[in-house]
Amino acid sequence: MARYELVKRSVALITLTNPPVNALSSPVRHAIAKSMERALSDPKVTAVVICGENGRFCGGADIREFAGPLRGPPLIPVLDAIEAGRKPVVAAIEGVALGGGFELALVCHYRIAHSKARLGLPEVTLGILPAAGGSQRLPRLIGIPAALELITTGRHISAQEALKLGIVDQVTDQNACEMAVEFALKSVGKPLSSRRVSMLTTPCPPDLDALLEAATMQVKKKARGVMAPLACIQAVRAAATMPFSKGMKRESELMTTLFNSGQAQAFQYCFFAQRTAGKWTLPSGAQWNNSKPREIRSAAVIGLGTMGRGIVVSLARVGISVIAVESEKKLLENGRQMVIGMLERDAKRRGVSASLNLLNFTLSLQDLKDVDLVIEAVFEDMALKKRVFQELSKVCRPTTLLCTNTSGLDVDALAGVTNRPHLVAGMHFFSPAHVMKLLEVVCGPRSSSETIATAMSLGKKMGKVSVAVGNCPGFVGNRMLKPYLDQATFLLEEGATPEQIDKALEDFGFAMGVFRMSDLAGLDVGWRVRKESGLTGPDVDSKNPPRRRQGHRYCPIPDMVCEQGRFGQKTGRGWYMYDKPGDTNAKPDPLIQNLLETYRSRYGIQPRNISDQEIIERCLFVLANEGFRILEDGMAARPEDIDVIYLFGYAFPRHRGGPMFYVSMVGLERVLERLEYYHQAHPDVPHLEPSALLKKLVACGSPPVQKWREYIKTMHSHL
Ligand SMILES: CCCCCCCCCCCCCC(=O)CC(=O)SCCNC(=O)CCNC(=O)[C@H](O)C(C)(C)COP(=O)(O)OP(=O)(O)OC[C@H]1O[C@@H](n2cnc3c(N)ncnc32)[C@H](O)[C@@H]1OP(=O)(O)O
Ligand SMILES: NC(=O)C1=CN([C@@H]2O[C@H](COP(=O)(O)OP(=O)(O)OC[C@H]3O[C@@H](n4cnc5c(N)ncnc54)[C@H](O)[C@@H]3O)[C@@H](O)[C@H]2O)C=CC1
Repeated sequence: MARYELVKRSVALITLTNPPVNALSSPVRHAIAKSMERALSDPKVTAVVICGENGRFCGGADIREFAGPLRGPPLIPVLDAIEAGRKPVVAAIEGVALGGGFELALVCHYRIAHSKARLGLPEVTLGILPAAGGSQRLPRLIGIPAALELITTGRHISAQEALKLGIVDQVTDQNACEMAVEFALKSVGKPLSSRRVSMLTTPCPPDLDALLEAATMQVKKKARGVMAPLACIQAVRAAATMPFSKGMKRESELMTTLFNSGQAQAFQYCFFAQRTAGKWTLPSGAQWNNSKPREIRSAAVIGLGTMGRGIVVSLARVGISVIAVESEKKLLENGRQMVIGMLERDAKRRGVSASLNLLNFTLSLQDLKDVDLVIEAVFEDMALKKRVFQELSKVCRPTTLLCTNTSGLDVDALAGVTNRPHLVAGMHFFSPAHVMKLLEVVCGPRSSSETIATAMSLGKKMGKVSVAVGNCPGFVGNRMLKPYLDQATFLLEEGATPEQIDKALEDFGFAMGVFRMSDLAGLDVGWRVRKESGLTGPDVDSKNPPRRRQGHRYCPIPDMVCEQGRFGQKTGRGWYMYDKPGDTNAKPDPLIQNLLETYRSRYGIQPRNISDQEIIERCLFVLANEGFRILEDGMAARPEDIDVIYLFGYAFPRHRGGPMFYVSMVGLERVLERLEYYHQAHPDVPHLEPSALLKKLVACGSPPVQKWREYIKTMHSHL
C-alpha cells in the first residue's frame, strides 16, 4: 500500500501504491504512518519524498470507506506527524492531488508538481468538507478569498494556477519525483517552522464579514438546500478567526454534521452511480469490458434544428469531422451560421481555436457515402425518419453505423427499414445538446454489442455521461417524465397554482419548478406531441368525455394555454408572464389564475388547499413508481442508471441522489403507503398504482438501493 526505499543514500522515498488512484484507504494510511516513523527514526535519512505510483499522487480518501465505521489509523494524526517531523518532506505531485491527497501535500514542507497535474479539494461535491485540515491550512497558505473559492466549488486547478496561488513551490515538465528528490536534498538543514502551514497566520481581509456573506448568498442561490458549501464557509471563517487547533475542532464538528445529514450519502451515491452507469450489459452477455468500440473519425448529422446543431458542435470539438445535412438551402445556411457561431463561442471560452475545418454542409445525403457514423435529428415523425433511414441504407457504406436522436420513437422500427439492423441504435441527446451531459444510448433488440460499445464510447469522448437504456416509448427519462408532468397539471385542476407547485419543487432542490422549466423549454413541443398521439385537437376533444382520454384522467389545461398562443418564454407568455418575448424573469399572470378559476367552475371542481408535502409526494413518488416499472420491464439495468439519467438530463437535485435513491431514503414502505392512498383517491390515474417491484421490495424488507438489482427478476431483460 506504500513502498519505502532509500534513494541517493539519504532520501526516503515513500510511494503510495493503491491503484487506480492511490486512495487513502486504511492500509495506505497505516503504511504512510509506519514509513514516516521509519524515515524520521533512521539517522541515514535526511529528507523524505512522498509520491504516488503510476503517475498519480493521490485521489484522496477511499470514498467507499465512508459507508462503514472507521478502521485503521485516522488520517489527521498521520498528517500532523508529517508536518511536525524534523526532516524536510517534499510532495511529488503527478496526475492528481485531490481531497485528502491535497491535504497530504499541504502537510509536506514543499510541493513540486508536474505541469500536467491537477489539484483540488472536491469534498464539497461529495457533500462534505476538507476535514483533514484542508479547510484550516489552505486559507493560511493562500488567503481567504482564493481558499474560499476553491473549497466551496471543489474546482480542480492546474499546476500552473497552483504555482501562481502559492500552493506549490515548483512546476516541472520532467519527472516530478526525481525533481522532488533533488529539491529535498537541497532543503536539508533549512529551518522548517515557516514551512509548516498550520503555523502560519491566516492573512485576513478587512472586509471578512462582507466577503463571507457574499459567498453565502452565492452558494445559497447556486445550490438550494445544499449544506456542504455553507459548512465550508463556516470552516473558512474558523480559519480566519481562530487559532489552528480550535479551527480543527470546528472543522471536525462541521464534518460530523454533514456526515450525519443524509446529503453526504446522496452525493457519494451519485459519484459511484455515475461510474457504474458506464458499465453496460446486453442480454447476449456482451458488456462494457468484453466489447470493442469502433473508432469514429467522421460522422454526419441530419437536420440542423435545435438538436442537430448542438450535436454537430459536440462532435467537432472532439476532433471528429462532420458533414451536416439540411433539407433546404436557406435552412442549411442558417444552420451553418448557428453552428459556426456556437463553435467559435465554445472555443473562445475554452481558450482553443475553433475546429471549423472539420465541418462540411450539404443538402444531399449522397455526400454521406464514406462516413463512419450518422446521427439523424430530423423532426419527430416516424414516416419521415423511416424515409431517411431507407435512403441512408442505400447511400452509406455497409459498415456505417446509423443512429437516431429520436426522443421516444421505436428505434427497432427504424432498424427494420435498413439493410443493417445490427448497426442501428438510438443516441438520445438532451437540449442543448452541446451543453447537457446526458446521452441515453438506446439498445434495440437487434443492435450489436459493437454498435452499443461504439455509441457509449463516442458519448464518453464527447464528454457525456452515457447510459444504456432499452427501446420503449420515451426510453427511460421521457417515459418517467410523463406521469410527473401529469401530476403537476392534476394538482392545478385540484386547486394549486403554478407558483405554488414550482416553489415546492424549488424548495425540494430543483433549480426550476416544472412550470418555469416548461416555459423555458417551450410549451408547443409537448402540445405537438399530444396532438400527434391523439390526445388533443378539435376532432379528439369533441369525441371524448371532458377530462378523459384513452380511458384515463386527462388534464387539458396545458392545451388551453397553448391555444392562446402562450408557448412560454419565447412568446413572452406561458404559465407565467414575461416583460417581453425571450425574457427569463417569470411573473405570476392573473390571466392564468383566471383561466384556472373558470376551468374549475366549468367542471364543478371545488379548489382545495394543497400542501407542499402532497405536491412533492405526488410528483416525485409517481416519478419513482414509473422508474420501478422501467426496472421491472428491464428497460434500465439498475436504479443507479435511472438516477444518473435524472441527475444529468433533468437536473434532479444531486443532494437528493436521484429519484430512486430519494425514495429509498424516504423509506419504501412509506412511499408504497402514500401511493396506495393517492391511487385510492384518484383511481383513474394508473400511474399512481404502486408497481409490483415496489411492493416486492417492501415485502422483502426494503433493501438499500444498491441491492435492488438482486430482486429484479425480469422476464424479458433488454439490457
Ligand atoms: C460520524 C462521522 C464523523 C466524521 C468525523 C470527522 C473526521 C474526519 C477526518 C478525516 C476525513 C478525511 C476525509 C478526506 O480525506 C476527504 C477526501 O479525500 S474525499 C475524496 C476526495 N477525492 C475525490 O473526490 C476524487 C474522486 N475521484 C475522481 O475525481 C476521479 O476518480 C479522478 C480524477 C481521481 C480520476 O478520474 P478517472 O481517471 O476518470 O477515473 P474514474 O473516476 O473512472 O475512477 C477510476 C476508479 O477509481 C475509483 N475512485 C476514484 N477515486 C476514488 C476515491 N477517492 N475513493 C474510492 N474510489 C475511487 C472510481 O470509483 C473508479 O472505480 P470504479 O470501480 O470504476 O467505480
Ligand atoms: N428539442 C428537444 O429538446 C429534443 C429533441 N429531440 C429529438 O431530436 C429530433 C430533432 O428535434 P429538434 O432538433 O428539436 O427539431 P427541429 O424542428 O428544431 O429540427 C429538425 C430539423 O430537421 C430538418 N429536417 C427535416 N427533414 C429533413 C431531411 N429530410 N433532411 C435533412 N434535414 C431535415 C428540419 O429542416 C429542421 O431544421 C427529434 O427527433 C426530437 O424528438 C431529442 C431530444 C431533445
